Amino acid sequence: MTVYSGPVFDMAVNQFGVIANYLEIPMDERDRLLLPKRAITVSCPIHRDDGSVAVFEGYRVQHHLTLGPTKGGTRFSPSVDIGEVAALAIWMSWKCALVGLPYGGAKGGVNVDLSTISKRELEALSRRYMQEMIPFVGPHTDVMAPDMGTNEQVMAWFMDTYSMYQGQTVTEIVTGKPVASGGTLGRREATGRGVAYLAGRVMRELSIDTNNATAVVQGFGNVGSYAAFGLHQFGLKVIAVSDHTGALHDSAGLDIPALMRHATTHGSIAGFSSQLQFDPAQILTLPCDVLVPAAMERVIDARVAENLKCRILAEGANGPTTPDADLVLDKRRDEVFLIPDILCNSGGVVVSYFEWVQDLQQLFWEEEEVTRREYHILDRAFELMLTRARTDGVSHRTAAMAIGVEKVRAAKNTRGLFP
Ligand SMILES: NC(=O)C1=CN([C@@H]2O[C@H](COP(=O)(O)OP(=O)(O)OC[C@H]3O[C@@H](n4cnc5c(N)ncnc54)[C@H](O)[C@@H]3O)[C@@H](O)[C@H]2O)C=CC1
Ligand SMILES: O=C(O)CCC(=O)C(=O)O
Repeated sequence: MTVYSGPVFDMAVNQFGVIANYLEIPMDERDRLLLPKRAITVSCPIHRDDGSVAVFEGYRVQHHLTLGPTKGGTRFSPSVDIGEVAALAIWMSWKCALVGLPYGGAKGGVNVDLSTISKRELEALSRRYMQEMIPFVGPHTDVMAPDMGTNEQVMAWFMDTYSMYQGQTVTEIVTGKPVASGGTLGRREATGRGVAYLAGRVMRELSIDTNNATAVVQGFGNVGSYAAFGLHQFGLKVIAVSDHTGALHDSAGLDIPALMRHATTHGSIAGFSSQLQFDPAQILTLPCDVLVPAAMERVIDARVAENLKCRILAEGANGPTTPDADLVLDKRRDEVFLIPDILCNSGGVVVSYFEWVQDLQQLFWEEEEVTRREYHILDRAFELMLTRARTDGVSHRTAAMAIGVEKVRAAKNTRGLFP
């Protein structure tokens, strides 16, 4: 029995089962690897602007602490529950291990619809959530970062709240902070930049000419917008993007820098152009060279997978592809080159690690160094994944996850029975 449930958690369990079977992990070792070490649920009361009190439920799941502190983002969304957060924490563990970071996985979140709260209420909620988490987090215990619905400003409020309770500034308690408050250059861009970099690398492998290539991006927040920008810089035409307000399509290629400016000012792509509007339900199945889902989980099910018309599926989001869809993609391996989420979006946590290291050392790097080191780590993990997939004849997702699971397993087994 476990407190975790829901479709996203089921997905993480299902994926782990595939990996555990492939690695022939004994049954009595599996729960120890899969089930989170700790889960924290907190109530976050705040004063609304009208003087009333509202209580929001918050969570943090720390998957394992075997390799160091736990690490992972904090999500503010109405979808958040303990099962979703647990799944995301488990994926963080395989991701950090795959790219070789000294972390276990964690994730947190608050169940809140951001369209219903003001900026002052958001600050109160962010501060209260961190305040409730203070006994359970720390620079060497669990280090938060942004995820869907949170950003640099929220990280600055988290850091400030934690620091006020410590009586000193503790920048290393969160990553993804503003550069002005101890953040690193290159973190804002890191996830999307990494997605674009890996897609570019695969285009070279497949001899796709970037200047004649097209891309489609679902989600135009932190990950989607910088992925689109990176692909645009490589010379691709980004022919469609979507967000929670709708979709835009232009076969001549959208003006991504202008769209980014618009989204930064207005909070979404809505109002950018009335002529370019498009049905968001069609976006994932548009013909293109690179498809980047960069919004939510489970958007690519078996039916969508059958109908994908991309050459490269670069998973910017966590968990965009269901296990049923993976079975379809397995059969379509020669048509669709999958860059699985735990590799594709790992540039974010890689640069978060750099931010943590810089904060601990109080020694800050140039952006060029941050990006060069990010790409080096992505290249190394990509090669590990590809070699494993080719040697064992398994899918890219299975190869990537197996490398992550093996590393966590080896650390647990060498440390002793139950670290
Ligand atoms: N921020 C980061 O560094 C990292 C984020 N991720 C993952 O990337 C994904 C996106 O995260 P962020 O960009 O940080 O979030 P964000 O909050 O900055 O942006 C989310 C975007 O998704 C859009 N969206 C929401 N519902 C949608 C729908 N039904 N259809 C189309 N678009 C929709 C929103 O409008 C927004 O543009 C999530 O799965 C997150 O877990 C993964 C690694 C790191
Ligand atoms: O930057 C981080 O620490 C974590 C980012 C994240 O939440 C993710 O990779 O899913």
